[in-house]
Parts: sequence; C-alpha cells; structure tokens
Amino acid sequence: MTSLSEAYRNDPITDNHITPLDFDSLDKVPESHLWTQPLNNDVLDSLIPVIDLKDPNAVNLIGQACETWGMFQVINHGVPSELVKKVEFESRRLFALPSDEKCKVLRPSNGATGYGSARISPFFDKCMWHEGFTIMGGSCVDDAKVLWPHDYQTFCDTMDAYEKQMKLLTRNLLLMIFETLDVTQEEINWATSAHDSQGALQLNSYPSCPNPSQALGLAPHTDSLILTLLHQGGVNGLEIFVEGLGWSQVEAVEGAFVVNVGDLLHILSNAKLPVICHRAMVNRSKHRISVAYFHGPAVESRLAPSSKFQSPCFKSMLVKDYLSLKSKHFSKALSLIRI
Ligand SMILES: C=C1C[C@]23C[C@@]1(O)CC[C@H]2[C@@]12CCC[C@@](C)(C(=O)O1)[C@H]2[C@@H]3C(=O)O
Ligand SMILES: O=C(O)CCC(=O)C(=O)O
Ligand SMILES: [Fe+2]
Repeated sequence: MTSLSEAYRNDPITDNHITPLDFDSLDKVPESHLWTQPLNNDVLDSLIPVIDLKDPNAVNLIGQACETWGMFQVINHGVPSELVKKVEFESRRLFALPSDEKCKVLRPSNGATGYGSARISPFFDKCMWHEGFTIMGGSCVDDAKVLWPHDYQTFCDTMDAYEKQMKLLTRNLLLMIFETLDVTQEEINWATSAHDSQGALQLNSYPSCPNPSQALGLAPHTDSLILTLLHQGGVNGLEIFVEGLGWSQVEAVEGAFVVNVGDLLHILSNAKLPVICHRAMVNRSKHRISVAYFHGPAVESRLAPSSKFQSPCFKSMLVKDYLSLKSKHFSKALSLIRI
C-alpha cells in the first residue's frame, strides 16, 4: 500500500528554494527574501474561539466553529504540557545546528521528509523566512542518526510520543466534529481509522527578523489533509484571511492547539466546513517555533463529498490524485475539482 511519503515522490519539487540561509547573521532582509507587498497592515484581533474540551457544550461549540471558520483552538485537551515543551526543546536543538549539518538531511526534490523550505515555496517568487523539518512514516530515526550519531534517541522518542498523542487527540476531535456533521459511518471510519490513516509532523522555525514587515514566515495556503493540529509555542505569528475583513491574528494561547479543517475534510463536508487560508508572520526579537501535525486518510482511498449530500459539489477521486493535483496547482486545486 502506498504511504503518504511515497505519494509525494511522484511529484518532485523542481525549484525548491532550498538554499539554506544563515538567518542569524543577517542585519537586513536580503533581496531573495524581501516581499514587496505590504504585509502587516491593520491585523484584526483574534476571531477564532478557544474551546475547553471539558466544557459540556464542547461538541456544539466545535461544530459551530468548524462551520463558521474551519478553525478553533482547544485547551484541556489532555496532551501533557511537559511533552509539548520537550518537542519544542528538541526542535530548537535541531534548528540550532549549523547549516551544513542540517543539509545532511535535506529533503530530496522527490521526497517528503527531512530539512528544507516549505513544499509550497516554488509557487512564490520570494523565499520565506522559514526552515522546516518534516517527519513521516518512521523517517525520524534515519535523519536523527545522521544529525546526532550518538545522541538521536531523545529526539526520536520525543517526536514518537508526540505523534501518538496527536493521533489520539485528532481522532477524538474528528469524532466530535462528526457528531455535528451528517456523514455515514463508513466515511467516519475512513477519516478516523487508526490503521490506515497517515500523518506527518512538521517542525517550523521562524528565526527573528531584522525587518518583519518585509519578510513572510509562511506564505498564504490551506492545509491539504483532513485536520491539522498546531502548537504555536506561545509566540504570535499565525494569521487567517477573512473575506471582507482581511488578515486576523490567531492568538498564541498558552497550552492550546489550533485545529483547522484541511482540504480533504472540506471536500467530505461538500464545502459545508470552510477551509481557511492562513500564513505565518515573523518577529523582530523572538525565534518562533511551531509544530504542526497533519492527519490524513489512506492515500489509495477514494475521496468524495459525503453520500449524504444530494448534490455533490466536488468530483470523486483518489486521495493521492488530489495530493498530486495540489502539488502541481497549489491554491487552484480545489476549484479544479469543483463540479
Ligand atoms: C503532509 C504534509 C502536509 C504539508 C505537506 C506534507 O507533506 C508535509 C508538510 C506540510 C506542509 C507544512 C507547511 C505548509 C504546507 C502547505 C507545506 O508546504 O508543507 C503543508 C503541506 C500541506 O498541507 O499541503
Ligand atoms: O507556524 C504557523 O503558525 C503556521 C504553520 C502552518 O500553517 C503549517 O505548518 O501548515
Ligand atoms: Fe498550514
């Protein structure tokens, strides 16, 4: 059976902007990273609700937030805060390595895992103020052994434990979402299966930047899979685009995860749940780390709006074919499969 990382192998990234920059040595934003359009004009305060999972009304609140925004934050989610701190510590340890060390685990152009720029980089003229490290399907040990031949176990154990927690929380959140979204049991199984599901951990690093109004951490995008859980590390940076209003900050709430609907859940819900366009901004004084967990279904499985909808507004296709379309057409992928 094809795995998520194998699915990405068929769509090599041609120009992947992986020319590592020694961000810390720069006192101005170089031409390669200089975004000319105004980036931080009048950002709105947070609109996204923070939902306490212990609230007896949590299911309804989650349902409402998903329908309105395709995004919410969760607290009292049961993921130990010590584990989250360890993940952040290990991520900082990785990104603090010298460039030539990190480049030993550079994501190959036809690969999905390792160190490098975001997959969406080739769609933009300018580079992002960002470095990433992607882990999926057991890639962690191989890469960590290269980075720390005698001291890789802590990194791997931490990431493995975190991924397990993310899987559990994602499943619980999806089950809550499906309590308010009318889909079949088979479709719930497709989205939540513990055996067939595929996940990826993305460690994001946004070094402090001499002129944050000229640089962009992560360019506007929607996440491709079913659901994303993001730890913002206590430093603001995530923004969402709200039609008619503009960019709005998603406040970094201590101990919370930002949860957002991905393209595949948007399709399953026949566009009833919106998929929100978001970006990451950078900061003058703080080196921001965020950690995203992406949850997806089996890549060989079929994707379509729930059969409960009389008039499906998206074509049916294999998950791997949708991911391939997204790799080639990025933000146009959803409109290309619209009926
Ligand atoms: C499973 C995945 C989702 C992701 C592509 C990836 O293979 C691993 C990295 C993820 C990420 C993180 C930054 C933003 C994003 C759009 C990107 O370029 O790489 C997402 C991808 C996605 O959701 O499509
Ligand atoms: O770092 C952030 O706030 C956003 C990260 C993100 O959007 C992603 O990893 O897909
Ligand atoms: Fe994202």
